[in-house]
Amino acid sequence: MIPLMLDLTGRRVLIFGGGDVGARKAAYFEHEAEVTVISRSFSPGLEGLAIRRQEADLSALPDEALRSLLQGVFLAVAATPDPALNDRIGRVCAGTGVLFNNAAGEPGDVIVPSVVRGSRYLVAISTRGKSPAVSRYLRMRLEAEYADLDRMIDLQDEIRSMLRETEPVQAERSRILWSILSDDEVWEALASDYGRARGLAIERYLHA
Ligand SMILES: C[C@@]1(CC(=O)O)c2cc3[nH]c(cc4nc(cc5[nH]c(cc(n2)[C@H]1CCC(=O)O)[C@@](C)(CC(=O)O)[C@@H]5CCC(=O)O)C(CC(=O)O)=C4CCC(=O)O)c(CCC(=O)O)c3CC(=O)O
Ligand SMILES: NC(=O)C1=CN([C@@H]2O[C@H](COP(=O)(O)OP(=O)(O)OC[C@H]3O[C@@H](n4cnc5c(N)ncnc54)[C@H](O)[C@@H]3O)[C@@H](O)[C@H]2O)C=CC1
Repeated sequence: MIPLMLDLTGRRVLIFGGGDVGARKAAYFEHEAEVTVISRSFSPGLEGLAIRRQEADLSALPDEALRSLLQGVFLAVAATPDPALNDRIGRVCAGTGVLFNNAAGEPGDVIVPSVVRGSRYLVAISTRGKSPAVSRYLRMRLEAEYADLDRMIDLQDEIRSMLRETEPVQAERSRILWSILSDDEVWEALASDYGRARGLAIERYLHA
């Protein structure tokens, strides 16, 4: 599998099964995509989400009916507790070229990762389906360990621009940026005072 960052603005995502797992997937996609959840019943987790609901018993629907539901859909998620039904939805998706994520059953061609998100970065984590708990664990570790990553990105961005004006040798620009990244005191200062971290970085590495 290959990780990609997708822009799903305006794309349609169809989620089969509106239980707790379907609701979590719906919450994941609704920031960007046009999400519809089709299910026999709907979990309280779906309340307040900007999604469309469609009530149906999927076991009663032949493949042909599933195919027509999937028209114009970019990505489908099967989140019913019935792996045979989920796998059948997957086969119809494969036949119609719709990307498919399976919450229970034969793996589809898409995995929903754990995501560490800042305003300046995105990290997606997967264990290739082997241990979602480890993905979650790693996400929580990264969130705790790199709480100031957004500020470090701002600082690197600022120093990079300065260096382009003042330092003609690329290898030297790179060395300086790495020195700042490796400086524990700069990280410490970033946690409380961006200006102080910036001052420290400039004093130590630009005026040296
Ligand atoms: C393959 C995958 C398919 C997919 O959904 O894309 C999948 C499959 C399955 N997960 C199951 C269980 C759990 N999943 C979670 C949580 C998350 N699961 C997510 C993704 C994925 N789950 C994909 C692989 C990701 C990867 O590659 O690592 C996350 C990352 C994203 C999200 O769903 O939003 C989100 C964490 C978000 C976060 O907090 O960061 C917890 C909660 C916990 O750990 O506390 C449990 C209970 C503990 C456990 O069983 O591990 C079971 C049922 C097994 C059973 O019935 O026993 C299956 C089905 C199976 O394995 O067959
Ligand atoms: N991929 C993941 O991240 C995870 C997957 N799972 C697995 O996902 C599956 C779903 O879990 P939950 O959401 O907790 O189950 P749930 O029982 O809370 O919800 C299932 C939903 O599917 C609907 N449904 C079931 N059969 C249907 C049918 N024939 N037609 C229409 N709707 C139907 C139900 O009405 C319900 O809304 C389970 O098999 C579970 O083991 C569990 C945890 C995490």
